[in-house]
Amino acid sequence: MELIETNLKGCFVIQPKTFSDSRGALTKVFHSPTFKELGLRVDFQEEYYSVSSKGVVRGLHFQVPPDDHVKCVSCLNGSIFDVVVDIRTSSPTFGQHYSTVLDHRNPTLLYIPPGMAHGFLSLEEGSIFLNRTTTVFSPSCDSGIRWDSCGIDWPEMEYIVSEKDQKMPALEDYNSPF
Ligand SMILES: Cc1cn([C@H]2C[C@H](O)[C@@H](COP(=O)(O)OP(=O)(O)O[C@H]3O[C@@H](C)C(=O)[C@@H](O)[C@H]3O)O2)c(=O)[nH]c1=O
Repeated sequence: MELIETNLKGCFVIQPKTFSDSRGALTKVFHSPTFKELGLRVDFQEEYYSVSSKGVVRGLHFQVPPDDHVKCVSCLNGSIFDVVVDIRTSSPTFGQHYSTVLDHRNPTLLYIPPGMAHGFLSLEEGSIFLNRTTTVFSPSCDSGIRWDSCGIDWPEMEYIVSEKDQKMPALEDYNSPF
C-alpha cells in the first residue's frame, strides 16, 4: 500500500496492492498493520456500498461531532468522480477541494478525515461505491452542504440529485462545527 498526500491535510490517496493472474485480480482494501504503520486510523465500525446509475450525484455529506468520522472510500464497479471539501474553519485550505476519479479498473482508495464534506458523481451505469467509517451511521449527526456550492468542476452530464441533497445549505451559508 502506498500513501499519497493531497492538497488537503490529512486526506490521502491510498494505492492498494493488487495481485493479478490469469483468473483476474485480488485487491486488498484494508490491512490493519499497514494502516497503523502509515499512521491511519484502524478503528472502523461500519461498512456499506451503494449502487448508482450514471449521472447520480450523492453528497456533499459528513457527520458532525460527536459522531464525526474518518471515511475510507473506493469504487468497486464502474467509476465515480469523487470530491472532498475541507470544512475545517481553522484550516488554511478551508473551502478548497480535492477531486479524483475512482475507477474499479485502477483500484484506489481515498482516506478522508473528519471535517471534510464528501460526495461523488457516478460516471457509469451501476457504479458501486464502498465506504468504511470509524463511527456508525448517526441520523442526528448526518449533515451536508450543496454539491454545487463549492466551485467544483463537475464533469458535465444530466445530473440526478436526491431531494434531500438539493435542499442542503450552500457552503457560504453553512456554519461549520469543525
Ligand atoms: C449513509 C447511510 C444511509 N442510511 C440510510 C438513510 C437513508 O434512508 C438511505 C439513503 O441515505 P443517503 O441518501 O444519505 O445515502 P447516500 O447519499 O448514499 O449517503 C452517502 O453519500 C456519500 C457521498 C457519503 O459520503 C456517505 O458518507 C453517505 O453520506 O440509507 C443508513 O441507514 N446508513 C448509512 O450509513
